[in-house]
Amino acid sequence: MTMRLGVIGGGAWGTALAQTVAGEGEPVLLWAREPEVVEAINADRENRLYLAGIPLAPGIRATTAIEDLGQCDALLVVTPAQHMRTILHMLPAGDRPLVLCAKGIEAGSAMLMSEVALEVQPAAAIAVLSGPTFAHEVAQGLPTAITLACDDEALGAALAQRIASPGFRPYASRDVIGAEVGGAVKNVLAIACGVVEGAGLGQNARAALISRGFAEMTRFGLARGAKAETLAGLAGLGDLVLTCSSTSSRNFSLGRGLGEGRSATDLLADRRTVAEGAFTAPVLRDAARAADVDMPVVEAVCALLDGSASVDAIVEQLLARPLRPEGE
Ligand SMILES: NC(=O)c1ccc[n+]([C@@H]2O[C@H](COP(=O)([O-])OP(=O)(O)OC[C@H]3O[C@@H](n4cnc5c(N)ncnc54)[C@H](O)[C@@H]3O)[C@@H](O)[C@H]2O)c1
Ligand SMILES: O=P(O)(O)OC[C@H](O)CO
Repeated sequence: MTMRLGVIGGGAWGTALAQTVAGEGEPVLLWAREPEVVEAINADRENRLYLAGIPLAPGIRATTAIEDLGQCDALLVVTPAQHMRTILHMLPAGDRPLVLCAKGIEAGSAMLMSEVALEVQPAAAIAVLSGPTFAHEVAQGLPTAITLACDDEALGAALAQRIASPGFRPYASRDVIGAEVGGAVKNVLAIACGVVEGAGLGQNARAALISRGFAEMTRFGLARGAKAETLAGLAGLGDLVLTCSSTSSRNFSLGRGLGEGRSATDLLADRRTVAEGAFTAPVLRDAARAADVDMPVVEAVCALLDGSASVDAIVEQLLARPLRPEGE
């Protein structure tokens, strides 16, 4: 029997994932917070609030009743990272596998999403889905590849089989931590690349930031127990390249605004969609400092977000750092 999937979170990514796993007619249950999202999906086959203009598959049914997810065999958890703990507390306890799809580190605890999930739902098997995936492209069936990390190889293979489709290709990994670190850190680096664009610093600077940012991601990931090959794969470098080069990225767009001289407070006010990097940046900086991991680009993003330094001062500081071998 086909694995029945539920999706928690009716934002752009939850809706796009529901669309891809619904395929040609599989039933998928999508839980959303907003009654207007649920109503629009069920009545008009469209999520006008978060994924407007994309007709949704008939197999998707939306609900505001989280207990309805009890009918599902596995759940894709797609709420923003800072709300993940609260939502997981709302789920009935059980051993249903949870596939974590948010990209971020929890403020306060500095926990990755798998660590939060294990604390709140200790009986559940955990997998992580992460990679270069703009929701609107996935929802339209455009070709996409992604990392699906799960420590339990058999479960990972079953999940990969269930979510794969001709346009959506999961690559199996057992490195849950690596997949999570890649997704969380790239959002902060995408803000930095947006700043480069907004301030007109040029394409050389952007390429340098991607490359040196990747070195930061790798140092931090290795310190947290990630594997280097995961960070060099879809969930790390792959997603870094996507998010650092397109205004379709909310994180890149936020950075572009900062680079144009606008304040983070203004840019984040009244924003309906989530730019995860803004919330992950300070907790990532603190975690890196505590682990004695050098992350100058992440430090710079934090200074721009909290308004403690100007773009000019940041650029000057980064370029004045002592010369060093590239591999360090
Ligand atoms: N959009 C993408 O292309 C994409 C792709 C891959 C991963 N992601 C990740 O997926 C996660 C969800 O992003 P998204 O793009 O679906 O979100 P979104 O920006 O489209 O929508 C915001 C979401 O946040 C939810 N939300 C707002 N306040 C909340 C609260 N107090 N409690 C619980 N939920 C609340 C909303 O209900 C909505 O589901 C993020 O971690 C993001 O990094 C997004
Ligand atoms: O729009 P962003 O910056 O949240 O990026 C979306 C996805 O994470 C890209 O893989």
